[in-house]
Amino acid sequence: MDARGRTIRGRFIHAPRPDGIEILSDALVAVDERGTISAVSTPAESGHADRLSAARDAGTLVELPRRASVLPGFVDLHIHAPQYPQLGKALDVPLEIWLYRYTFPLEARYADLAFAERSYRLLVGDLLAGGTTTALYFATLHGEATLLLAAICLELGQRALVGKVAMDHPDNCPAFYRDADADAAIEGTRALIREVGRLEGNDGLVHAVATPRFIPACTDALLEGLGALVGECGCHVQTHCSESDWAHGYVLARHGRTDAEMLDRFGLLTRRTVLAHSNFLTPQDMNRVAARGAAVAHCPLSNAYFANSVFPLRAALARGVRVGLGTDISGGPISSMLDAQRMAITASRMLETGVDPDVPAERRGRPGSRIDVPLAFHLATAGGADALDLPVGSFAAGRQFDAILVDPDAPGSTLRLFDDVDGEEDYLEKIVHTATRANLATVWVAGRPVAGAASGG
Ligand SMILES: O=c1[nH]c(=O)c2nc[nH]c2[nH]1
Repeated sequence: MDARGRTIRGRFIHAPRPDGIEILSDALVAVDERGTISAVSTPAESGHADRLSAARDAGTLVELPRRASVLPGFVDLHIHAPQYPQLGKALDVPLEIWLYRYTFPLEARYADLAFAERSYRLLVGDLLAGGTTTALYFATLHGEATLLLAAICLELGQRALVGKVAMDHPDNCPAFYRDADADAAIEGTRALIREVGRLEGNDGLVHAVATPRFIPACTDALLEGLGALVGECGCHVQTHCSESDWAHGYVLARHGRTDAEMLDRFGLLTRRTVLAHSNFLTPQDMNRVAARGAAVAHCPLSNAYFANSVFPLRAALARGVRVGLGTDISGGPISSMLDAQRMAITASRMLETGVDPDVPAERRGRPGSRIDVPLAFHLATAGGADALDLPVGSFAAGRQFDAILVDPDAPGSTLRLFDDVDGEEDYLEKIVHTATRANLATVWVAGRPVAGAASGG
């Protein structure tokens, strides 16, 4: 069902703030012809009954099934599009070996546009079906294939920020997969920004992002040049930051300073920066990141394989760092943002209690670390939207209607609601823990149905 020009009546669940969810029962959400929400109301509000009859009289009212709920679409704040073909495998070695052994050879194959087209088309379709309505993508160092990814997102209707990976350091990038030099990487980034802006029909759905892979893969000249470009054009920036013992230690050894300090010196730590992982941020780093207004993409599943630690999410939030969630495929072997939420909750519980039974309970964990479903859901929706300053992630007038219809009665459902056991207040917890793609009946971006059994997608 196309939501543009319609008023939708049903249950809407969102978490505009980190401290809890709002359930808008029997609500009306009106969507204009451009996919922007024009009004939201619940039965207790004045004018609601009039709006209901007006929509009914105009024939624009859509009534959703009683047991269904509408959620904001998910924002994947860190994902490597070219790594999709190795999703679910090659997770047996540390980060620095994984890059050389598996990942750089795979990413190098995107010089072949036919390969890129097949892989990217499959990925974007699968992500939309999984409810990811916005994605912040690392692509590869190839300009043409990266532009193709942007075009595919536009065609299939996914809101996206897409980066040509910049990496030129001869010590940490193989000869077969690195930019020729700093100038080539900077010019490639500049060209992508220009070309994405010129894609036919792109009225702001897809953007280009400056994407220095991480400090170890970049020369100082490249980082300086990208910082200057970002200062000039104000585009978004994404990079990996203090991810693992090795990556964090490498930057300290090369510069005598942390990743966050160095990114700041290079002009790469701005309100439009997203730092993936960031597990080893110091308290001073967190203050610096918060002061610059940069955000962290927390990738709990991938951290279990490559980060040697759990990201101290509560500590970062307490210091005012903006945080969203990422799948980090294929470092994280699952592309679903439902799984990212589950893993964020699980990892936080393990950080809180600690994991080694040989250590006494009182010294085993980090008290006060746990997060719950509402906070994980906030991070996956409004938190990610806020990190990108995009008008999505919750239901309010002026925001884009990027949304997911969750149907517990869909064929193949794994979400079991018991009317005589569950109240409305239980629905979100059950959805986050037990729903699968089968339950995502329709996925909308800017009101356009882009996936889901009920959308014909
Ligand atoms: O999880 C990760 N995936 C990557 O592709 C990568 N590159 C640098 N650091 C990285 N970490």
